[in-house]
Amino acid sequence: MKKDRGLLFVLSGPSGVGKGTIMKEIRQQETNLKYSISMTTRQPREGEIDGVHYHFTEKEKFQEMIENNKLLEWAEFVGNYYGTPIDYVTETLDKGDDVILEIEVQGALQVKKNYPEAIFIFLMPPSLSELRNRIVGRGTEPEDIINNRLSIAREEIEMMSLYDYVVENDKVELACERIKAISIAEHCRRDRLEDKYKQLLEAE
Ligand SMILES: Nc1ncnc2c1ncn2[C@@H]1O[C@H](COP(=O)(O)OP(=O)(O)OP(=O)(O)O)[C@@H](O)[C@H]1O
Ligand SMILES: Nc1nc2c(ncn2[C@@H]2O[C@H](COP(=O)(O)O)[C@@H](O)[C@H]2O)c(=O)[nH]1
Repeated sequence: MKKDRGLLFVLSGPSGVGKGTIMKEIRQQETNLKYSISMTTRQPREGEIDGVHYHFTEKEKFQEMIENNKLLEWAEFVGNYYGTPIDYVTETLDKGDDVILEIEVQGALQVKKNYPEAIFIFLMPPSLSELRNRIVGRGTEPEDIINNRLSIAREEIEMMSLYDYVVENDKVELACERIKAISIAEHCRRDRLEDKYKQLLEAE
């Protein structure tokens, strides 16, 4: 039997909340969520691998992708460009697999406009002071960039009500379980088995 089209999940949240950490954990587990690897013009951080964490690219190539409509969404964030290659997403959904995007809020709003059936999840830290501790503790950005990211974080948090779900990242394992539970619940909703059971009852 032909598989239904996969579901598209969008995970956003302020810089430093733990999106990457959660996605790393989920990618190591057996789930039906395929991770869409973004393109970015940002320089790789120590330990980041091209084609695993991001497709690192030059600005010219990124512009070309925009002009050729090869990005599902894109945004400029603190001086760098980030975008979702469209081909991987559509091919994977067409095969019947689910896709998860880990993107910031401007990009999520573009997806909401162009693909409203996507499921939007906003990841929240337990507090703003904990958010600061996490982004400072990561030690990957200088102070001015951290402050810039934290001021954008406040604006992003104000957009939380546009999302279908708000998930707290208090503990990594718990946040992963919540996201996986959302995926299961959304499949139950999409599959709506009432019709199948109605037919079974009528046949008895
Ligand atoms: N539940 C948690 N408890 C404590 N620390 C956490 C938790 N989740 C993530 N962290 C830590 O917070 C820091 C930021 O996490 P991470 O890089 O995953 O955030 P992010 O949301 O992907 O950030 P960005 O959007 O800037 O890429 C990391 O040092 C990570 O180890
Ligand atoms: N709109 C998009 N945002 C993206 C994409 N890939 C990642 N991101 C988000 O950018 C910020 C900064 O990321 P960082 O790796 O430099 O810390 C963060 O919120 C990411 O989620 C994308 O394809 N489109």
